[in-house]
Amino acid sequence: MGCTWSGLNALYEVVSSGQDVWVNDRRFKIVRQLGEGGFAFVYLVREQTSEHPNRAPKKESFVSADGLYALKKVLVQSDEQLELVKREIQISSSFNHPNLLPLVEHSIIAVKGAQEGSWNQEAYLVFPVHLDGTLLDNLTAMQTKGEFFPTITVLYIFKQICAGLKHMHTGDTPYSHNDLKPGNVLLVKRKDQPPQAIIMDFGSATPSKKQIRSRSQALALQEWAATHCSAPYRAPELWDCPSNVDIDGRTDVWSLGCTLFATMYGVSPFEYSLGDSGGSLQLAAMSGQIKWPAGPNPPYPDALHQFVTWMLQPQLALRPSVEDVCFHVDKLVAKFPTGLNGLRSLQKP
Ligand SMILES: Nc1ncnc2c1ncn2[C@@H]1O[C@H](COP(=O)(O)OP(=O)(O)OP(=O)(O)O)[C@@H](O)[C@H]1O
Repeated sequence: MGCTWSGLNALYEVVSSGQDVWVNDRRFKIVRQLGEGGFAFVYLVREQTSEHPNRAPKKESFVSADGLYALKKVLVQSDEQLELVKREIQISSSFNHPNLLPLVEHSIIAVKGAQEGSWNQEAYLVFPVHLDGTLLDNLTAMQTKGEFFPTITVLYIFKQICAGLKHMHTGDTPYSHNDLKPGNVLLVKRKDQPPQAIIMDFGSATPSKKQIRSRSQALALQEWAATHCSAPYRAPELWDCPSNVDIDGRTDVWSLGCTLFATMYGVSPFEYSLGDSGGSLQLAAMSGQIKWPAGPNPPYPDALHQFVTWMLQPQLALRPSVEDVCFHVDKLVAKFPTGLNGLRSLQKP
């Protein structure tokens, strides 16, 4: 934060025409759009350092070697949206972990609204950019070629997602991500190593612990989950919340189980079970029944299927914590061969 007022108006115009964006005292040139969400646009940008060639980077701040970053522009049209983006900023600024996407810079500015004399706000969030796509992008591309990750690669990717989530769940203030899914995990390809997995999009994250003590609190949580937690990855207690329950980070463990299934088979287990039947995702999730793809290809071991089933325990109280899951994934990683073939990321198992 800290732009001048006249600079801010100019900023809105320039972003719209796809050129330069100031975020505080840093100038970024938009290269192209990378993605789009409910109320956000994400752009690939290059920092223009000519104004501050010798400016020292903020302490501990990420500095891109090639000057490229991802700039997320969030449209803020209500007080609720303002609170949400402030929380996204606060939560993503609080992490320093290789499997969580750090926030590099941010500002929230006022812009002229569509109606005469009206004002809106926009938030600009700058992150390191990773151009190898999300886990979902990679799975989709592989599926079209009939390819699957080898077992050990599935486990290495999953181990990193668990490590990032454990960091969130066990900090001074434990946070839940609440929207963990393959579309919110960036993959960074590395030579002769499994890809690095980085969890992003903390726009739905909240403190993990929630005490629900009445029907109205339960309904409010369900309503919130309906807009913030993607349905195929949403835990049963967020579909049908009891009136007296302590919610914690294990709602994310449900999404972890779905994400492990998807890393093997390309979709969430409940999308897979329903197929084209048009059935209810809520009922499928609440039953906890999983159908496994038949046939020898891809031949994932039963141990991975059992691992998924363990995480997809419909009763929250019986579901493992992320620490339990990390412990188990380490045991599985030790069990499977780690030769070069196993470490290549994009190949048939
Ligand atoms: N740091 C990044 N590097 C590369 N691509 C990114 C980065 N951040 C976001 N993207 C791209 O932009 C898309 C949208 O980003 P993000 O999920 O943060 O926005 P969102 O509005 O919260 O989306 P959604 O409504 O789907 O949750 C991502 O799916 C991804 O393709």
